[in-house]
Amino acid sequence: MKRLIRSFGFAFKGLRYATATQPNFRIHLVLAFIAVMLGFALHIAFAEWQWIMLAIAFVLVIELLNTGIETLTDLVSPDYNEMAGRVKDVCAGAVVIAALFALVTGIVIFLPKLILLVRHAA
Ligand SMILES: Nc1ncnc2c1ncn2[C@@H]1O[C@H](COP(=O)(O)OP(=O)(O)OP(=O)(O)O)[C@@H](O)[C@H]1O
Repeated sequence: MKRLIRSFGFAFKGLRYATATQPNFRIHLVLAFIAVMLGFALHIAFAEWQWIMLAIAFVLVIELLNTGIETLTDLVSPDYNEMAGRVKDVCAGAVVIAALFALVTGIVIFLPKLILLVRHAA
């Protein structure tokens, strides 16, 4: 039990590090909060919540892995190195794919409801 609590402590240390040092991670957290608030406000269905939660977790996990690999790359190759650059570029590509997935998921779920809302208000 003590070991489990210790492991959670290390994990939270990692989350704190990512939040404190990575502006992109903070932006994703804010967008995730907005998506959850929109979900409540627009009364989305259970299956839609599952997609939103999947998209949020996917983006945050990829961003955390990107931060970890970036840190490891800086440790292994602090000087300019073409391969180090490639590693970071590929990881940045993964973040873009995850963010696009989340964007499309958000549009598919929220946009029709927002359009209906605007039409009703007009
Ligand atoms: N050691 C290196 N050798 C060669 N190119 C590098 C190196 N470090 C960074 N680069 C290049 O600079 C880009 C930006 O790297 P950097 O470490 O600044 O990431 P970042 O822009 O801060 O990423 P993030 O916004 O996710 O934190 C990389 O994608 C890569 O093309």
